[in-house]
Amino acid sequence: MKTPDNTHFDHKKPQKIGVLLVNLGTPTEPTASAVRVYLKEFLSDSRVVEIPKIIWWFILNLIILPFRSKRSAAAYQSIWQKEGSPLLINTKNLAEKVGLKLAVDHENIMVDYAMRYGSDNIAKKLKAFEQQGLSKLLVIPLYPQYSATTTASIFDVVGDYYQQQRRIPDIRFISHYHDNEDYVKALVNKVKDHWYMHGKAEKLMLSFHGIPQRNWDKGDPYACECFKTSRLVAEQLELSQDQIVTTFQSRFGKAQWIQPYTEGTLKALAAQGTKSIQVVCPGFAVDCLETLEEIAEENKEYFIEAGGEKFEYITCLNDDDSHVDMMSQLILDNTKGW
Ligand SMILES: C=CC1=C(C)c2cc3[nH]c(cc4nc(cc5[nH]c(cc1n2)c(C)c5CCC(=O)O)C(CCC(=O)O)=C4C)c(C)c3C=C
Ligand SMILES: [Fe+2]
Ligand SMILES: [Fe+2]
Repeated sequence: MKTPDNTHFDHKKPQKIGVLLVNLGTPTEPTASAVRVYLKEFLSDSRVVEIPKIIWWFILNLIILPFRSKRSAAAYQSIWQKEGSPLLINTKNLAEKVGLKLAVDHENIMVDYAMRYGSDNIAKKLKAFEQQGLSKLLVIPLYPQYSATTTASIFDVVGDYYQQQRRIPDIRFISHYHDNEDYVKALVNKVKDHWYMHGKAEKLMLSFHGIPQRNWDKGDPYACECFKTSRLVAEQLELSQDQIVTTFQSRFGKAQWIQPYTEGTLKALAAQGTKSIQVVCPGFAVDCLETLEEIAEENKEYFIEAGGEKFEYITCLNDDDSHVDMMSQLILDNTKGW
C-alpha cells in the first residue's frame, strides 16, 4: 500500500452518503490535440480494447491517434456547445437536478458526477466526498446496459482508488438498470411525447452503442441486455416486430461487432422502401457525440441518400424530469438501510 493520504478521523463530522453518477468522459475542447489526449487514455484501457498491450501500443500511437484525432475533432466541432461538450453539460445537469431533488428530504445524501476518462475524474470526486464527511458510497455508472468495456472499467477505477486508502466506506455499485421499470417507462414516455408532437413514423429504431462480437462470445451480457430493453419498450408501446428495429452503432476498427449495424440497417430499410423512421438511443443516458453527430447528422444522411424521406432523432433522457425522478428513485432504492 502506498502512503495513504486520509485526513484524521473527526468524530464530529456528519456522516454522509455520497452518490457518484459516472459517465464516459469527453475531450476538454474540440481540437485534434485535446481529442488525442482523451482518445489515448480511453483507448489505452484494456477493458475497452482487449488486444495484447504491445501490439495495440503500436497500432494506437502510429495509426489510430494521428488520423482519428483530426477526424473526431471535426465531428466534435459540429455538436460543441457554448458551455462545452454535450456529454459533460448533460451529465452535470442531470446530477445537479438529482441532487436538488433528493436534498429536499434527504440532506445526508450528496450527489455528484464523475468521468471515467479525462477531467472530473473519479478519484478527484471521491476525494471531495471524503472531505465532506463521506461514510457510505453508491456508484452509478450511467450505462443502463452492463458491459465490461464500460461498467467494469468504472469498477476498476473505484477499486484502484480505495486500494490506496486506509479507510474504506461502505460501498454499493449498480452494475446495470436495463430493465428497471422507471427507466423503461421514461423511454416509453419519451417516444410517446415525440409521437404526440410529430406523429408516428413507419418504424422506430432503437440504436445502442456496439461492442466487438468477440466480447459477446466471451460472455459479455451487453447485447442481451440491450435486446431486453428493446423488448420491454416495444411491449409497452404495443409495437409489432416489423414496427421496431434494434441496431448497434459506433463500430470501431475492422473486427466484427455485434449486429445488426445501425448504418447498414438504415440504408437497407430505405432501399427496401421505408420512407420514415424515428431513432432513439436508449443505451446513452445523455446526448453526446455518438447520438448528436453520428445518429442525428451522419446516419440521417445515409437514410435520406438511400431513398428515405423523413428521419427524426428522439433525444436521450438527459435532464428530463422523468430521468431525474427515475435516478432519484434508483438512489433511494439502493441506499435503503443506510
Ligand atoms: C473499442 C472501442 C470502443 C468500445 C468497445 C466502446 C464501447 C462503448 N462506448 C460507449 C459510450 C460512448 N462511446 C463514445 C465515444 C467513443 N467510443 C469509442 C470506442 C469504443 N467504445 C470511440 C473511439 C469514441 C470517441 C469518438 C470517436 O472518435 O468516434 C461516447 C461519446 C463521447 C463524447 O465525448 O461525447 C459514448 C457516450 C458505450 C456505452 C460502450 C459499450 C457498451
Ligand atoms: Fe464508445
Ligand atoms: Fe461514433
